[in-house]
Amino acid sequence: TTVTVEAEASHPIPTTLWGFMYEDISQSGDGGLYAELLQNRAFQQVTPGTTDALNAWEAVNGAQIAVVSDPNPVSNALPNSLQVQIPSGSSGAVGVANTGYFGINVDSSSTYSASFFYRFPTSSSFEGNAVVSLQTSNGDALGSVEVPISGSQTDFTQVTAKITPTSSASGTDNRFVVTVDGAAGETVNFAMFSLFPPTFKDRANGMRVDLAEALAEMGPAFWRFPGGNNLEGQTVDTRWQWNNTVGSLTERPGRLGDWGYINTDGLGILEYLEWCEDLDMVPIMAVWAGFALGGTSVAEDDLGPYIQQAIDQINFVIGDPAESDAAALRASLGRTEPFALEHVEIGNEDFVASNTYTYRWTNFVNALKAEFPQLRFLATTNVNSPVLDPKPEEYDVHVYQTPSWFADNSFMYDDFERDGTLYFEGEYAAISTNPNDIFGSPDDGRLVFPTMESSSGEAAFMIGLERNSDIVFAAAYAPLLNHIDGTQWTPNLITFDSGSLVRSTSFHTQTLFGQNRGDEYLPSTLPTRGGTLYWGVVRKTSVTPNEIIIKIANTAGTTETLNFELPFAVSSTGSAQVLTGAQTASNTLDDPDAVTPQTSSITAGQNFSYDAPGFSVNVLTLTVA
Ligand SMILES: O=S(=O)(O)O[C@H]1C[C@H](O)[C@@H](O)[C@@H]1CO
Repeated sequence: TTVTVEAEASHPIPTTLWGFMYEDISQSGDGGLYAELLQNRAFQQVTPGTTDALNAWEAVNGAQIAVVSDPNPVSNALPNSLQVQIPSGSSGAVGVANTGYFGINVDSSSTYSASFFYRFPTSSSFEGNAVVSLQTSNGDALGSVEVPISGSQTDFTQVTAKITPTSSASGTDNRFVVTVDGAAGETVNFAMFSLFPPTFKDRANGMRVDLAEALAEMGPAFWRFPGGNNLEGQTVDTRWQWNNTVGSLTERPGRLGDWGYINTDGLGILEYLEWCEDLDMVPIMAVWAGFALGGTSVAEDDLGPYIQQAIDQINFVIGDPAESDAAALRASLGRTEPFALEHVEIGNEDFVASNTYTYRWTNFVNALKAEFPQLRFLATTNVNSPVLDPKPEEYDVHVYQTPSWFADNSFMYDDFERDGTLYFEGEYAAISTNPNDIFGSPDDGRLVFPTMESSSGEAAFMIGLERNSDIVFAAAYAPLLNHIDGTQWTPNLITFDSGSLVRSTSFHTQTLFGQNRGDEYLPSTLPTRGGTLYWGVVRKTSVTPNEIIIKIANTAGTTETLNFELPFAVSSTGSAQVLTGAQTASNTLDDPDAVTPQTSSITAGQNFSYDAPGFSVNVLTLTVA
């Protein structure tokens, strides 16, 4: 194959091109990126007296425990507490243990920040210590500290403690334990427990370090949040609401998320916005748009309060504290300056409810555009179907398909009319090898981890997005993260357990593109539509001397030779970053580095040839002479 490259750029590459779609799915937030180690820490959204209410909690040494609706709760947002009754005549350490999110990683090089609220429902003369400890599941102490508690305390009060383990655990089957001397025979109510390891950039209420660092490696330019389905709620009342996710953790009621588990909302709108700045990402923020996944659409006449909530949400992000209460709330939480925000998405995947989106879109966008004329709004129905008023400036397009579909549709956007509309490929991934059952089970072709077949297919599609980045301003693989022990969707970019993570072959593909975006697109001989070999050429003008970056995807199993003819001189040698492996090769938690990008020096020059291995993603970097 001969590839002739043109000298003149056709268009700049948008700085926002490669980034992240995030929602709390498969414990990607609670139990994942959000660093809180305790599951069901505040008994949010559970029914007192039920077994479920005690999820992740166990009695220690004979304590009688139950979640109760507390007559004197820690806050209105957190009405439940954990009542611990120590039977009289007990002896030894008696109390409760939390088993974390499928385990707790304990590292002796870390100091852990523990806290909880307690009160004695009946005043007592008890004056003593609670022992706060980290233990293996069979009770070996890893670290502990004593905190004084008093029976005179009948209103909730918070205690905090730092635990520095004296030894690291061999595994993650560990527990967080709070006990008192059994002889006391007391009853104590507990609320709002918390246990944090050190966090990314040491942010309070922050992110798990290893996951945050891995995400940063991909060089993301944007962060779409809070969903995805998890924006929508199964009912109107359980939708994601920005104002329930800000302020003190005791003021956040949590909600039943849309992936079958309770969200603490400890990772809330302000944490997301600070996270965006920590990774130099711009937010692409969704507002709820009047449709709940159970099938309810809010009637047009009833949209007012939800539109106001969206206005407040946006004002929390960019408003003037002197003009808006929501912006004043932001300032009161320490952030006077507005955050950067340009793109606001109206709903999520409203093609499932396009019959009501016609009025929901119109009402939301007309109101929000009037308030925030500088913002651009993303529609989530199928492109131009139905016709929407006002005509969307931007659409969010999603596709989950087979690896070969992605190669076959690398030219999808070449055929889009250039009418000023911009596109966000907000969710894409090769998730199954079975075209007749894309969303089926692993037995039916669904991928559990990405493979070199799926990742090279995605790379072929991404090469098309790059070529069409005059109208495609952003694109994200989805989903981003899954906890191996609490997964609702596969494959994902990063799979993790309580103590480790794996960078998938698609993670490496995203990194190769995200770290080699370039600044302008150089047209070249077009790949064969529906073929198996794809390439794209960009120029990086932000460095001196400039670089020419050539991305190549080979989605077939055989090596392909490409002969490049450049319009100007380049260095006689270049570098090649090559991700390649067998068709079904995957990185897994058991074998996390089975397939990693390898960098080597290549012979280059104005005319050179390069052999792309079978099932490979290649990035060639040449220096302009
Ligand atoms: O069941 S789906 O609608 O396919 O769910 C998909 C689409 C939705 O936006 C996102 O939340 C989810 C997985 O990333």
